[in-house]
Amino acid sequence: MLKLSKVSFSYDREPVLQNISLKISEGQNISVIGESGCGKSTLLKLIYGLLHTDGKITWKDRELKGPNFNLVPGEPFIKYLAQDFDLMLPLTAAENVGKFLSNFFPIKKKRRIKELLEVVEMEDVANKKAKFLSGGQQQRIALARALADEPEILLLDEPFSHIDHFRKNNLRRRLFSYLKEKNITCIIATHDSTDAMSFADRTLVIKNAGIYADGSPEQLYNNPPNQYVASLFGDVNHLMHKNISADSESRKRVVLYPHEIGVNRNSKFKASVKNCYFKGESYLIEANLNGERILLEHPESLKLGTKIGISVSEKLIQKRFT
Ligand SMILES: Nc1ncnc2c1ncn2[C@@H]1O[C@H](COP(=O)(O)OP(=O)(O)OP(=O)(O)O)[C@@H](O)[C@H]1O
Repeated sequence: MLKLSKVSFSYDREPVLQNISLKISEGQNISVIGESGCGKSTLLKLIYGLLHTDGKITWKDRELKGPNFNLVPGEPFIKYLAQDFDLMLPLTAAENVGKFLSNFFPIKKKRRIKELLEVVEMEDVANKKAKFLSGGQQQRIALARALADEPEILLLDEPFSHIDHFRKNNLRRRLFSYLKEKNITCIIATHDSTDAMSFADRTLVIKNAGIYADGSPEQLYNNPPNQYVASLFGDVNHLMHKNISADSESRKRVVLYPHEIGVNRNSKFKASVKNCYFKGESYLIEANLNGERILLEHPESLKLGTKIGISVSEKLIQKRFT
């Protein structure tokens, strides 16, 4: 178990994180989300031991003492992949992956490097110097290097930010099944809702220097406590009740995702189409509903100015008041 008790930190006067207490079980995959600058990277740096906190951090009941006690900051059983992936540019991809592996067992080392290059799908550039690799390729090599000396805890800061969409999905599937297989505890700071939803056992939302929400991705997505949390998963509406519900004069607001808003020509709630964006499987329609901006999904393209009737399930509305 990784345990944080009353962990606080400030770079200057304002606290970036304040009184964070949480427990993370071994082998769990945790995603940490929140708007830019909320303190996600700082949290990872505190756990790794790059920054000092007056609070307490323990792993398997052993206290991680931080930089004021360790001559070389960082713990050997934790690997931290920062946003700048810090490769040795004159070395090859394979040499970078094997950088922290012992030379005592060269055949074992070679096998391990090959295995990791396969996990990140980089076998074909094994002998290419890191300086000749693209940003996304360098990021994948840095990921393989972080896994090389099999860590107990892996801290990833935006680990797929430079990787194209096609590779990203494959890589994520491979990486997260590898981590589960090896029971590696992983904490990933991310802006990507797929990381937070598809691969995490648990999602932490950071806001106002604290843990603002904590739950399974399903819980947080289906029952977002407010518009802020919902917006971390993608586009979201925050509509006045009276604009979407018959017999309501209430100005209370309701959080709804675009795909939860239906179009029904018999509805008395009419919106006027302002924009229409192709999304592949559907179109995202931006419309004006009684002065409010509304986003909804529609199977077909709609002409600007078209009047559409809006319908939302009353049961859903009752769940989503904020
Ligand atoms: N070395 C530093 N010195 C001073 N302030 C810093 C330093 N590093 C970060 N900060 C500030 O601390 C706050 C939290 O930064 P942090 O990098 O942890 O946020 P983040 O949530 O990871 O952001 P992003 O999503 O943009 O990577 C920000 O306001 C940032 O400006």
